[in-house]
Amino acid sequence: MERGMTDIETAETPATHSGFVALIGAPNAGKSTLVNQLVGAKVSIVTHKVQTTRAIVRGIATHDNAQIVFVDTPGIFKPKRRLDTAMVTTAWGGAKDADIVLLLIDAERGIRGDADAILERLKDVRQPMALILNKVDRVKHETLLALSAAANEKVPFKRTFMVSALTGSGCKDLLDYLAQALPAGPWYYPEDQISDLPMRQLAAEITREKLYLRLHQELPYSSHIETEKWEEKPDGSVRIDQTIYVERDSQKKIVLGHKGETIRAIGQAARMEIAGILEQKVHLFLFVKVRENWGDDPERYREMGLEFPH
Ligand SMILES: Nc1nc2c(ncn2[C@@H]2O[C@H](COP(=O)(O)OP(=O)(O)OP(=O)(O)O)[C@@H](O)[C@H]2O)c(=O)[nH]1
Repeated sequence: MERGMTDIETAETPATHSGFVALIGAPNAGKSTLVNQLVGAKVSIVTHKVQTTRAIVRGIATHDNAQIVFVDTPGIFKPKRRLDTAMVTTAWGGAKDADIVLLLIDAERGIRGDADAILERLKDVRQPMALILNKVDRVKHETLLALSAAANEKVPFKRTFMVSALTGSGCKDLLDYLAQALPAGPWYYPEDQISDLPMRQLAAEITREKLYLRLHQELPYSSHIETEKWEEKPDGSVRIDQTIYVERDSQKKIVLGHKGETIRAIGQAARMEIAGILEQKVHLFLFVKVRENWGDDPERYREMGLEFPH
C-alpha cells in the first residue's frame, strides 16, 4: 500500500543539529585560523601577534545536517591589566554557554605556561570537551602522541583531533564529529550566513589587523578602532569612516607616520580587504584621535562585547 508523500517526507527527513562550540586556547594557538578554515571564509582576524582577538566572534559552518556556531574566544593568558582581565573573563564566559568546548593546543609549543593553566581550569568545565592539537604540519607524529597522552591524563576529553588549521588537514574529521555531537534542533541562523558579526565591526577588525601588522613594535595594544559611518552610495560603492583611538599624542604621530604615509598604507590595505569581502567598491576614510585612558572607560568595553572588570 502506498503511503502519503507527506508521511514519507517526514519520516525520511534527517533531524537537524545545531549548537555553539567554544574554542579555548592560549594566545597564538591558532583559534582564529581554525575558525576561518572550518567556516571557509575570513571571519576572525588573524595575525602573527598574540591577543588580537578581543571580542567574541562567531563563525558559522554548515556540515551534513548541522549548523555549527563557533565562538572564537580571546586567547586565555595570565591577566596583567584591566583590559586583559576583561578578555580572559569573556573567554571563559564563552565556554560556559557553549554546547561543546574545544581546547586548542599549539603542538609545536606543547603544554606549558598558559596551556597548562588552561588544562587545570578545564577540570571544572561540565560540557563535552575535545582536544585539538594544532599545527601538525610542523610536528613529528611521536611528539603528537605524547602530547595527546599527557593532556588526556589531566582532562577527560571525549575525542582528540590532530589538525593543521593552516592546511586544513584533519579538519573534516573534526567537522564530522561536531555535526553529530551537537544537540538535535533547528538552526539558529539562515543557511547562507557565515557570521553574525556586524559588518561595521568586521571592517574595524580588519583595519585593526592592518594597524598591528604595520606597527606592532611601536603601538602595543593601546589602540581601538570604531566604524563611525557606513554610507551606501547610489553608484554601488560604500563610504566607510573609521576612527583610530590612541591614548597619547605621541602614538597619534606614529599612526600618521611621516607625511601621513603610515595611515595611508594601513588604509589602503584595509580598504582592499574590506572591498574583497563586500564585493563592492569601498572608500575608506581613517581618522586618528587621542582619547586618554580609554582602557579605563566601561563604555569602550561594552562596545567590544567585554565585561568591565570592577
Ligand atoms: N604552521 C602552522 N601555523 C599555524 C597553524 N594555525 C595557525 N597558525 C599560525 O599561528 C599564528 C596564530 O594564529 P591565530 O589564528 O591568530 O591564533 P589565535 O589563537 O586566534 O590568537 P589570539 O587571537 O592571539 O588568541 C598565525 O601566524 C597563524 O598563521 C597551523 O596549523 N600550522
